[in-house]
Amino acid sequence: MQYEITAPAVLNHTVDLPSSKSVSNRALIIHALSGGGMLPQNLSDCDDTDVMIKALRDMPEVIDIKAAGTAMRFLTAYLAVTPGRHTITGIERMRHRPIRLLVDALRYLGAEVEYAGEEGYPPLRITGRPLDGGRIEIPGNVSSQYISALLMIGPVLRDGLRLHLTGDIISRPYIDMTLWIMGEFGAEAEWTDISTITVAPKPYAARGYNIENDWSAASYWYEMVALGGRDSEVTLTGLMDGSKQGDSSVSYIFSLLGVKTTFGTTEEGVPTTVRLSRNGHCVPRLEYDFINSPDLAQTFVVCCAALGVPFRFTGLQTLRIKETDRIEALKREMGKLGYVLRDVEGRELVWSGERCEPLPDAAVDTYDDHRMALAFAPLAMKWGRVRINNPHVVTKSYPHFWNDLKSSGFAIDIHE
Ligand SMILES: O=C(O)C1=C[C@@H](OP(=O)(O)O)[C@@H](O)[C@H](O)C1
Ligand SMILES: C=C(OP(=O)(O)O)C(=O)O
Repeated sequence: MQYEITAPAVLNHTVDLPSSKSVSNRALIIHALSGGGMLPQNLSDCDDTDVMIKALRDMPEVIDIKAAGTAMRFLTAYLAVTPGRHTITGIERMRHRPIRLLVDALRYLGAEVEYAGEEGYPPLRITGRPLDGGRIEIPGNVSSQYISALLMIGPVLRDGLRLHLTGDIISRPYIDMTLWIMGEFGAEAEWTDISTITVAPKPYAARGYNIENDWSAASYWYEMVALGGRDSEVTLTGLMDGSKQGDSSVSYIFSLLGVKTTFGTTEEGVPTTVRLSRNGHCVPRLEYDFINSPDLAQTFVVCCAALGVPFRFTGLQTLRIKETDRIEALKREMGKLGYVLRDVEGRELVWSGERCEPLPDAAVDTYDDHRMALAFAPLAMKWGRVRINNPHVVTKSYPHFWNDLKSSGFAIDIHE
């Protein structure tokens, strides 16, 4: 299926963003480890959270987490400390997303985890039991999700956990967000030196928890405002100033590309809305390190090229093991649209301003990656129209994205 998206002349709308899947999936694991009570509020309705809710509610013998990296990694640790035998699996791509470092760490703690297919990759067979915990090492440069997974089981380990991270630390704000949410549920977990996190063996306290909306999803609306006319304005709901989500850095980066962020306040004085408008300034060239916010890379690659802003983006080394190889996907699709990107050893993407002949009537392929559809659709604001193949991929994190576009005045023609 293909969507042909036509943009409105002026964008001026209020958008109710989806809830954060990263926060939702952490709150669900911690809620389960705290012994239940009231479910977290404002859970995301996306696929990645849906699989987590169902797994924790039903605990079937075979748990299929589809394409959700967080669910695969967080549930692996959860199942290792929860009595019962389960196989955890996912879609074909998930069978190629590495998990060895997490499995090694759990085995070191005494967990029973076996590979049901290829060594180093899902599916896994896990027999859960109480574990002692103690001190372990894990490289910090592959996926922060392994670290978050281990941290979240820390409070239920008999001796707690001292986690020593070796090498560079990537996606660090996600680790800090894990520690923050654990703290909200009464855990004592903190950095005790530059590369060590200590978690006390103190049980979680059951409590209600309200989940913030998704700053990564906000990035696509920032992009639309950046690419739209001078009068473009969007209000986004459910976002906090001082958010613990690392992707809230989107507001700073877009200030360099002409978008102003104004936080609004509800009657109760709680800041929950963000108004995006044009600030009239745009840098002539952008250099940025995405090591802390890998999920924003696609947004800025597409947006900068469309604005004619040459860029050098570093810290992209984890993009190859996400929903697709995002480095290759970006190079190929941007090439179809007439932009020649170069990668440097799979860690950087550079656009010097070089153009090539665009394919006539090019349609953007999405590679089973929600962020390909989400990041390329805003191009309609610049060109009037854009075509996206397999548009349903957005359900991984933002199921009502196309409806939100329609409510904002976009037209969507469906081609089978
Ligand atoms: O912990 C999380 O919620 C996430 C961590 C990041 O993954 P890596 O740590 O693998 O970079 C990010 O890309 C992913 O979308 C969500
Ligand atoms: C990488 C992502 O998700 P995950 O790793 O949780 O599948 C993402 O949402 O961009």
